[in-house]
Amino acid sequence: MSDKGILIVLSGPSGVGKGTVRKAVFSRPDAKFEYSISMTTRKPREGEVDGVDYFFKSKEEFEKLIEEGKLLEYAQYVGNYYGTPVDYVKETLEAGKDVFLEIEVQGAKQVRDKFPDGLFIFLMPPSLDELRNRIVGRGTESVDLIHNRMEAARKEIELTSMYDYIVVNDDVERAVDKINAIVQAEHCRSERVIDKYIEMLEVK
Ligand SMILES: Nc1nc2c(ncn2[C@@H]2O[C@H](COP(=O)(O)OP(=O)(O)O)[C@@H](O)[C@H]2O)c(=O)[nH]1
Ligand SMILES: Nc1ncnc2c1ncn2[C@@H]1O[C@H](COP(=O)(O)OP(=O)(O)O)[C@@H](O)[C@H]1O
Repeated sequence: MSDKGILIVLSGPSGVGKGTVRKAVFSRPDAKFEYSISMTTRKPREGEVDGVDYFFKSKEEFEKLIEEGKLLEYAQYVGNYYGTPVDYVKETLEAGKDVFLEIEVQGAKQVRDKFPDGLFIFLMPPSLDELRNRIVGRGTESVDLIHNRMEAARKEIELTSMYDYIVVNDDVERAVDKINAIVQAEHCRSERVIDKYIEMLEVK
């Protein structure tokens, strides 16, 4: 059996429910993944805690992390930087634990290049109308920005071929069930491949 963890990347268009589904994944008592806390230059929202929700950084601090190669990936999103700390991810995978990233699509593309063996899951809205309803319902975006988000989402949905799985986020708990089933199947698959390899060596 492989002793390395699996890198799970959950991505998808803005407003599809990535944050909501990720929180639901980790609120299950049997959640077995380690969540990689991202770095961001966005200001903390009410109730957010540094080192729990994000590591909150200044623009200068973040740019230094980029220069020093401390980020596995990073992207700019609505005027702020977001990025994944590379050391945490590598050390946790080496320790045999699965790491869960919830990131936007530009970042997911960068991770695919560096970790082609990762498990890439695209969260899909049930429809574009429902996506618009969710973005409007969240109430964080102006009318202009909503239009931009919808245009961006349309393009992102066309680029799903780099993902291993597409999960439709119709119902949050159902999406969590599907993600858990995908990860479990991935563990069985890698075990089967390794068992087959050992079998082959033993026959020789
Ligand atoms: N590329 C990248 N995106 C991230 C990272 N952390 C969070 N994000 C994404 O950044 C976007 C904005 O997150 P946030 O400011 O918390 O607002 P939200 O829209 O309420 O989730 C979401 O799409 C997250 O998935 C990261 O480390 N890297
Ligand atoms: N399955 C779902 N059904 C209905 N509403 C949802 C569902 N998943 C998320 N939402 C809602 O959609 C909005 C956007 O979700 P959010 O998690 O902020 O998206 P993202 O992190 O992808 O930008 C939120 O108001 C959230 O409550």
